[in-house]
Amino acid sequence: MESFGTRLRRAVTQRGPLCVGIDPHAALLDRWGLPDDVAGLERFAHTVVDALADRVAVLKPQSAFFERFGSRGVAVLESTIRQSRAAGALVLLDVKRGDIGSTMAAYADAYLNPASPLSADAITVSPYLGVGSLQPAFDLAATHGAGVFVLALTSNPEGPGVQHAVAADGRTVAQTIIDEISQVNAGADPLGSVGLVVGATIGETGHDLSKVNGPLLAPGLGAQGATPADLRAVFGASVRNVLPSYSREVLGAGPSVADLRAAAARATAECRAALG
Ligand SMILES: O=C(O)c1cc(=O)[nH]c(=O)n1[C@@H]1O[C@H](COP(=O)(O)O)[C@@H](O)[C@H]1O
Repeated sequence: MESFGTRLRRAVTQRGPLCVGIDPHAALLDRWGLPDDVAGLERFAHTVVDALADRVAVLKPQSAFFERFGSRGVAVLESTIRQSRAAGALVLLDVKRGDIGSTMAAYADAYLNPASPLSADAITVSPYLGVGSLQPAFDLAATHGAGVFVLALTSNPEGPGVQHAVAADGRTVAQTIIDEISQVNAGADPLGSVGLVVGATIGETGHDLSKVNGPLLAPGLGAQGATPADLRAVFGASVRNVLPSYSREVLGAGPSVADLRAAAARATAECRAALG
């Protein structure tokens, strides 16, 4: 079976380096002229899928925006994932899970087991119960050719208070996470299947990403203020493995399918130029 790293590398080569987040904020539903209910949610998510799933490398539905409508919202998330994958996009489900290992195994089963109705190509996870607690997700992902993206240096201003804290051996908390994931991906070719999340907003922090050998998801572009020109300073020589991610900036172009496609094409071109 092909690994997620292999599938992602191919998708980016064929479609360009772009992840578009599907974040149906109430304000966006309103801007699109849609009601803030499950019918509006469904129309919004399926319009994004119709516009982009046949052309961008990765779509990243944010689970919270679907969960807020309860089981019917989760049903829309299921169909959004299914339709996106059917149209050829890889789906990174943004759920930011993290728990003790035995419970993490159940989360992995929910999102990475192809038998689950919420099965995606990859998920986001939080390492703050210890990277080792995520091992059941790494294992199930490897079994099914799926991926896992671990938060390392997040895009929000509150992140550094925890992530830049210095551990007993002198490394920052974030660097210990980066180093542990580098070990998980060691030897993978062309790319490991465990990625890191590193915000495009964080500037030069001195963290060493050179041995990660996995995808580097870069949210924070557009609405949070970062631009593709910031990527080189944040990622240095590791920029080749960066997957830039936009939500509101691209979604704000809707509801016109043509305008969504134009916004995604513009973002892809800008990111491709910035990543060289
Ligand atoms: O894991 C993420 O995707 C993520 C990590 C991070 O550090 N910062 C971050 O903004 N995100 C997510 O990326 C998306 C950013 O949305 P925009 O700011 O609208 O582009 C949201 O869904 C966030 O939850």
